[in-house]
Order: sequence, then C-alpha cells, then structure tokens
Amino acid sequence: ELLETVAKELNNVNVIIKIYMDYNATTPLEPEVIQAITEALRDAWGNPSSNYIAGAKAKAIISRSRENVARMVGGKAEDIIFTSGGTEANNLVLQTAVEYFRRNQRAAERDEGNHNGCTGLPHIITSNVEHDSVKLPAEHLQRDGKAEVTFVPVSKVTACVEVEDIIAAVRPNTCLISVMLANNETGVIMPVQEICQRIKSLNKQREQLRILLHTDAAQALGKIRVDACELGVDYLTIVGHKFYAPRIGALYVNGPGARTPLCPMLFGGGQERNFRPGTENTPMIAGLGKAAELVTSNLPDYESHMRSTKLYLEKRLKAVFKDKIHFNSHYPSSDILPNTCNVSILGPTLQGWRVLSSCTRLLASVGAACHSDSENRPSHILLSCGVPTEVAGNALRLSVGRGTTKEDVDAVVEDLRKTVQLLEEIN
Ligand SMILES: O=C(O)CC[SeH]
Repeated sequence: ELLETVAKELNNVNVIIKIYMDYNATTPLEPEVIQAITEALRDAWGNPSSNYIAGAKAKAIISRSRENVARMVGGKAEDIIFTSGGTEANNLVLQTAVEYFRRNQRAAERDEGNHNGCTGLPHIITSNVEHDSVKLPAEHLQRDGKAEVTFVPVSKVTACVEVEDIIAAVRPNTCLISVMLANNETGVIMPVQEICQRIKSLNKQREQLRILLHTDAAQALGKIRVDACELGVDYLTIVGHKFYAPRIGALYVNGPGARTPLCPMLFGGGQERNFRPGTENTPMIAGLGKAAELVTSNLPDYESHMRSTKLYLEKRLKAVFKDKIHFNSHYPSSDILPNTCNVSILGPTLQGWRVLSSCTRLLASVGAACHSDSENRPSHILLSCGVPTEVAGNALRLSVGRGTTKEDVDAVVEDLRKTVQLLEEIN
C-alpha cells in the first residue's frame, strides 16, 4: 500500500533534470579516474618514502602517474612536479622568477664586471585576461614593491594578446613572461608558441638575464593538443579538475633546477626533489595520472565531439534567437577552444545572472567561477576583449563536455527560449 502511495506521488512530481554546461569551471571525474583513486586509497595508503611494501606501492603509483602526466604534455617524467592545483603552480612560477632575478642580482653585485641587467626590480610581463591565480600574485608582487609588472592588454579585435605588444614590453630587467594558453571565458587560444620563439631569439642576443617563459594551460588540456616542448615554454601549469581529474595539479618545468630554475615556496621532508615538499597525496596523484592517460589516448575524439556539440549549440542559438544573440567568443583570425561558447542574448532585462537564475534546467555561469561574487558586474575579461558593457552584462558562458549530447543542447536552448520569453513578458 505504501509503495502504491509513493508511486502515485511520484507520478505527480515533475522531475526536472538539470543540464550541466559549465565544464570550464570544473569537470566531473571519469569512472576510471574514480577507480584509480579508490584503489590507491585502499591499497596504497603507505608513505611513499617508506621502504616497505605499502610505501613501495604508493611510490610506484606516483611514478606511473608522473610518466602519464608528462606524456600528456610532451615532457619527461622528471619535468613534472605535483602541486595542490593550478593556483599553487602559477604562484610557484611567479615566486621562482622573482627569486631567480634576486639570485642573479646578488651574483652581479659580487662580480662587478657582470652586467646581467639584474638591477632594480624584476619585471614580469603578462596579459590583462589571465586567471586570478596569475593576475593576483602579480598584482601582489607589484603592490609590495617586489616586482614591476606589465599587464599587456589583449587586442579588442582578436581578443588575443599580440606578440608584438609582448615584445615591445620587454625591458633589461624582464625575467618572466606568463601568458595563458587559452582563456577560460572566451576560449580564445593565445599565440604562446610564437611568443616563445621570439623571446628565445631575443634571449640569445641579450647579455641580460634569460627571460623565463610560462603558460597556464589549465583550460587547454583535455580540449586541444598541448606539447610543452613544441610550445617552447619553460613552465606549463596543469590543472586536474579541468580534464576530469580530481582537484590536484602539477607544474611542467623543463629540467627543474638544471635548465630551468625552480625555487620552492615550501620547505620540509624532501618530497618532489625538495621543489614541493609534503607527503604526497597518492590517491589524487593516481587520479591525475589516470585522467592524463585518458587524455593522451582519447584527445582527438574528445576534441571532435566537443567541437561538433559546440557548433550545434551555436547553430541552435542562432536559429532561435536570430539577431538577439551576440557571440562573445567569435573573433576574426583567433582560434577558440572546441568546447567554449560565450554568448549574450540582447535585451535590457536579460542580464546573464538573471537569465541563469531563471532557467529551470541549464547550469552554467556568466564567467569565471572564481568571479561568481562579482555582484553581477560585467566580466572584466569580456570588457578587455572589446565586448560592449551592455552586451558583456548579458553574457552566458556555455562550456560543453565529453558527454554533452545534442539532446542536451536542444533542451538548454528550449530552456533559454522559455526563460527569455518569461523575463521579457514580466518586465
Ligand atoms: O570558471 C573558471 O573559468 C575558472 C574556475 Se578555477
């Protein structure tokens, strides 16, 4: 009798199935990744530094994961340093650059004949559309008088940082250039390889300090092919929770402590060759390694599926909203991530936050998740890319994933259509 009652009640309940389209914010874990984590939790709980079987199991998992992460970015296992995530990796690069400058400055002071340009403060060049984990540490160093920073504005035509503008910003005391590989809101892919080629040529001519090269590849990994050696970077940031791995990260360093400086921010038990000490988080490292293995094996399929799904989404949005739609991720001559669609539905009552909070099925964001407390102000990223204020205020960042289907797209577009109709009727 109880079951019959429940069944009747369920028949009267409209179950609303949400549709996630915020994969640039974070991704769920692949089943194989969860399995790798679970097995490590169960079987490899030992301290990897311990010389008995429980420790050896953990050490073996870490070693295998390091190899898989290295393979995903075209590097060698010894080039991979595990970190807590992308924020730590990015901060480690900026701190290293400042310390690298200081060490050379002290050397030059000791050796009067050495004119390596290390006078005054270290100079860092970055773009004005970086993730906060590059932007804010750079601003902090600048505010604390520990570095000079040039935030090179992206072109308001291409939303890309222009190579010539980066080159023009170089000074004798420039020690680091950090430009993200792909932007998290527009999806625009930056000309990192060309920047690295030009700076490497410049480094050969400079008597001054070598300029170090970093890219935050958080949004690119798992979506497009990323090869650190082909890019020519000294450092490349790896963020697990953007490619179906757990909340852990890594930093690729081209020959850490040898070809490329790496100065630890933490000091402790010697793990990660003293570059990043602390007893290793074996289960999360296991998950990162498995996710990296899946990317290496399946990237063409992932990329192709996301691209076709995103293109279908854009086609459906155009068909339904016609001239009410503005694509904030369409720029002439710029390559865009295959999964990112940043759009604004034009209208005085259609602010992005209002539309998303009124949708019944769509789960997405108006911009970076870490800006979600921006009190509904238009994204500074979009404004920097030349998107007009009233258009940026209506932005919806839609980012599809490996499992997003055309049926999901149809449902989301219908949800948006109904929501826009409702908001325009009531206002
Ligand atoms: O949502 C984003 O774009 C970044 C979150 Se870490």
